[in-house]
Amino acid sequence: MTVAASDTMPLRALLARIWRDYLSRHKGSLILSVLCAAMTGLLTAALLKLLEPAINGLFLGGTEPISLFGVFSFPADKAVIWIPVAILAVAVARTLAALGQAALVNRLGHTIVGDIQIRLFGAMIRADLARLRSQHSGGFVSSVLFDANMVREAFTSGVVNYTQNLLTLIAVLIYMGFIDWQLTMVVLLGVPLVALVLRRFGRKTRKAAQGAMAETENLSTALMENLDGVRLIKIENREAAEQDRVAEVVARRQRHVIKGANARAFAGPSSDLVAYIVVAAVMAYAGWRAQSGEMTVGGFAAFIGMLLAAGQALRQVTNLATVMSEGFTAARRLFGALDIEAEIREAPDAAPLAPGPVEVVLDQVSFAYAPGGAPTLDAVSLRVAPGETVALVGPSGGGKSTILSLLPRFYDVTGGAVTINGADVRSLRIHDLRDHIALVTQEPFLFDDTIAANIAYGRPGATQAQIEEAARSAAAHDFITALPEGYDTRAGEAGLRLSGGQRQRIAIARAFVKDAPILLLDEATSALDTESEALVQAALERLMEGRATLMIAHRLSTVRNADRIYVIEAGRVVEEGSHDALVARGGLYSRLARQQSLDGAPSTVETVA
Ligand SMILES: Nc1ncnc2c1ncn2[C@@H]1O[C@H](COP(=O)(O)OP(=O)(O)OP(=O)(O)O)[C@@H](O)[C@H]1O
Repeated sequence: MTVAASDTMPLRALLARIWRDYLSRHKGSLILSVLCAAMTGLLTAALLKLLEPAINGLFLGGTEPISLFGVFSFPADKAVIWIPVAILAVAVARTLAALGQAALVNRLGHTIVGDIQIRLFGAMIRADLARLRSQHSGGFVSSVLFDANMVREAFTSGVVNYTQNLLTLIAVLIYMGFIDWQLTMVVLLGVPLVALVLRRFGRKTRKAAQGAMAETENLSTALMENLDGVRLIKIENREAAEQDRVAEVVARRQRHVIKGANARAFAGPSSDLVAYIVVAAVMAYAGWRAQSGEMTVGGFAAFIGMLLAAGQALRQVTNLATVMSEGFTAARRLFGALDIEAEIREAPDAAPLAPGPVEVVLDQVSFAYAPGGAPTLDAVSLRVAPGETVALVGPSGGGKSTILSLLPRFYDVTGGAVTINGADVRSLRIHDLRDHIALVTQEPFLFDDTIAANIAYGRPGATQAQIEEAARSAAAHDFITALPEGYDTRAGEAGLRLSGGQRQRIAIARAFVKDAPILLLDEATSALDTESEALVQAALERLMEGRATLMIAHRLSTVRNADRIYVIEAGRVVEEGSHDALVARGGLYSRLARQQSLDGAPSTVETVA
């Protein structure tokens, strides 16, 4: 399996990718919201800058004309009118910019979360079966629900607020420089201190975020596992034990979350401390300078006002740095999940597979689940012609289900080839290949949707008449029409509970609607009682007509009519032939048949598995 390098992706590459994959498509909104943020930042500073002419003009009674921002001036006796008007105008403009920013960022952020969630789900559903099987679905769920939101926080509101506060900080520093550059130099001495605070909390947050994400994944895994296994938990009286187990995960997650929240919460006050150290230094220096008359009262008041605003902006920037740091961690994790390439891929020059009957051949097929591991299948050869029914029997763990999963390329062979009408399945279009195969398993899966939709699943657009015809052929029509809402009754997880036989017949109806030339039956009747089995068996026999059928069955009664039976043991074909020929041969099959009293002789209790 290809391991993604995203875990160690450098920040610059990470930002470039976030820009390319998500933000660049919303360039317009993003630029507009950054502009709004910049406006808000600049206007915040401008409001404070107004303090200088306000105090000097209103309280110190000067006679010189008063200039606002060097662009607008008025006589000193009009200050009482123009200064409040100017404050109001700047405040209204600032509010509008802030509102625009919030609205744009919210829309942008949630659109991006949606994008990420859809891509993640797409990557998950297309991933190799091997990978999906090796990982609990809880991990995917927590990624889709939580990581995506952390990325949003960082890259939309984070980026925009960061810009706003950083610009406020810069604008305020520039204005301060205009008021008194020497004093501003004193302020800038605080910069290394700030950098230190940012770094320290950034590192802490990153660690806490990584831990919290891993534990969120464990929590969703534990929750899903408990729901899946609820019957076992109840029968074994393990509710309290499971609660304790979940409590442990919750406690572990809490520790990380608290560490992260603390880092975030402590970052603010720490930067406040830095700001007050600077204020103290400024006071000392400004006091000394004011005594020598080099600074006006208005200038000093504006300077201090700006310094406090700078402290506030700094606090925000420090806070946001931790949010960004969480976002980067989440983004690395997300890209890690998105970047794992599927190994089962379509060849660039894949050939189409024309509709119609097909012959399936396994030619000297070998297969191992783990690369380089012990082979599960070893030189298996078999063939199924159109209209033929071929059965796979043999002891548990022999490799029968593995053989079935090689046909639709759930896994690829490690040696030999699976061919359809002479073409290697790896050279065919995957869509066409799977379109040619219907699969009915022991425990059919039903979606939380109507029965009609469940039947039409493999053939979207099937008409109601086709659905009903399929249900009739599957001996399902009568029980479906007897349900309160007939074909519109919901089945599946949160829907109506159907019996095993009923579910099985819906799955068979699904296969009828699909009308594929290859039929794979994986112990399709073994979970049923004798009465349901008879109904399902009859339906299956109708389904098998004219198709190339490969079936696995433990009950040999269901395979006696097969055209050919392959006995699979320890990954090899050990016997091959018709039921009668194999019974006569006196090998493994005949022993299995004897156990199940199918050879006419009295039953024995021999174990073969
Ligand atoms: N996803 C998997 N990853 C690793 N090993 C697997 C996987 N699935 C099956 N195996 C192993 O491959 C071997 C063959 O399993 P398979 O399910 O094909 O046997 P089977 O003949 O169908 O068994 P049964 O009759 O019990 O269903 C077993 O040893 C099993 O442990």
